Amino acid sequence: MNTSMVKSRFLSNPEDIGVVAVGFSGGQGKAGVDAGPSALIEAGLLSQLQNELNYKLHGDDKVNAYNELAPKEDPPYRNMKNPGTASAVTQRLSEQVYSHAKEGRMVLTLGGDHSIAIGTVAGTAKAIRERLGREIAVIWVDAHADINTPETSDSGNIHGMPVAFATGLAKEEKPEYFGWLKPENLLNVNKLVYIGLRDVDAGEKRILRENGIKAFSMFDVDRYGIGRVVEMALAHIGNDTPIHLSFDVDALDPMWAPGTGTPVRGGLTLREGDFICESVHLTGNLVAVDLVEVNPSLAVDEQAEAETIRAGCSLIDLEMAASTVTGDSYPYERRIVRIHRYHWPAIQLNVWMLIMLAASFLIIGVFGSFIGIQQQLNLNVPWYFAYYITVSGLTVGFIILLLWLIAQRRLLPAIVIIGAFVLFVLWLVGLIVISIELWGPAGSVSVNCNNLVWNNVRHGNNEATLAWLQQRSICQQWQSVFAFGVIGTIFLLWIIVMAVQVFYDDT
Ligand SMILES: NC(=[NH2+])NCCC[C@H](N)C(=O)O
Repeated sequence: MNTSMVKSRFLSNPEDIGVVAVGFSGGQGKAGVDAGPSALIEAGLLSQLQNELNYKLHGDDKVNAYNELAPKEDPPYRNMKNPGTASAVTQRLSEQVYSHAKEGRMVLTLGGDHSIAIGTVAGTAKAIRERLGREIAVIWVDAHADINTPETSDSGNIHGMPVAFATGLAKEEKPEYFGWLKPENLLNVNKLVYIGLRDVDAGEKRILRENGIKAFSMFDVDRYGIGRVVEMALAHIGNDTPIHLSFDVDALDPMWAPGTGTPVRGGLTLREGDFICESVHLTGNLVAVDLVEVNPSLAVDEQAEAETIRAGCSLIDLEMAASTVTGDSYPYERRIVRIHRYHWPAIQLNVWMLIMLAASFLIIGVFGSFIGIQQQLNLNVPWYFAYYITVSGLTVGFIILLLWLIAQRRLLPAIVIIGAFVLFVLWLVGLIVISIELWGPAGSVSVNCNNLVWNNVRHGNNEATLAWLQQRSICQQWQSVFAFGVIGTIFLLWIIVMAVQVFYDDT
């Protein structure tokens, strides 16, 4: 039993971690990031997981160099540097990650530059789709958005492009240049959220905006505090989604992690980075973690190098077991459920509202005029005229309420089900009453109509014909009230069914 007190929702073997160590640096120009995994392992990262946190580790204990995968010649393609090597390595990596994730264990990938996330996300996405029939979400913690397409990238470095390939925003047919990515490998852009951004290229900003991608920059961390930012990020993803966390160590301020290829000042404190990892761990939804861009050789001295490695180890430890002493599971859950989004079929909902409005107003109009006629004839007004007018008025009020809720983005199926059920009962009573009036022994409007109108047709320019025409119109109005009474009752049943479907649909 590992020491984490959090119950995992999506791992069938939560005691197990599949480890993949990726000594790859071809996604960018600086040597040394391929030595990241061995530095982390030598610092005791894996033995800590095994001995202190009691996880069972799987996978190779040596670092993969993938040298055998590099093509002899690897000229730039579509502006990408080392495209053939990066494609072959990430493809192989995706298979490794997939084979662990398919077993229902957590996958921990140590990089390597961030281009390797093309492989890790592809592997997790495919395995979770197959194993659970779900889409994964990715929390990308990074100073950079890494969402350049080959065409928008200034540097041509693939470590600035992994998100574009992982989401399918960058496409390529050729299998030797990432064409091996299939729909089952891809991440839905709606399930992507960034934390820590502070160095985003102009082309990337456009891509983020055009695709409505959720991003929390350092500005947001300052404005809201890390607690609220993580809360909002998790709420965006939703509580029922497996999470893949891709952590670029350059998200941390260079003060804490100087040993990285593209440091940007003004980053997360180590404590804020740790907090992200702990919070994600406490959701119980974590299925995979990448830790990338640890480049020991770029630290100015040994102390800076040790600092970076220690930061990396701290992040992973807290990812696998949060430091909370009480073991309280994540307190955000309740809020996340409240923010759950329902997907109503827009056309059906609009048709429903239009027809219900038509039915209600028709009944109000007809019975309103019947009341006028009764009064004119000095006859007393039967109660059910007023009853049906009231019920129709309530229905119009209900539809106005729905429109208001839609504008507020708060149209909850429960409200619709309860309201529609009450109205359904009222409409059904009205329908039964007018059916009795139409055909019942006491009222029998239909007998009168047959005798006075349908079997007694009058012609000619005289008062009797005028009276007959008036009679006929009353009979026709009765018929239309009955028809719309039936339609209204059936439509109320329909919207209850629709609301139940919306409630259970969680795509
Ligand atoms: N994973 C990283 N460190 N990425 C840095 C990317 C920098 C820059 N946006 C580029 O496209 O080249």
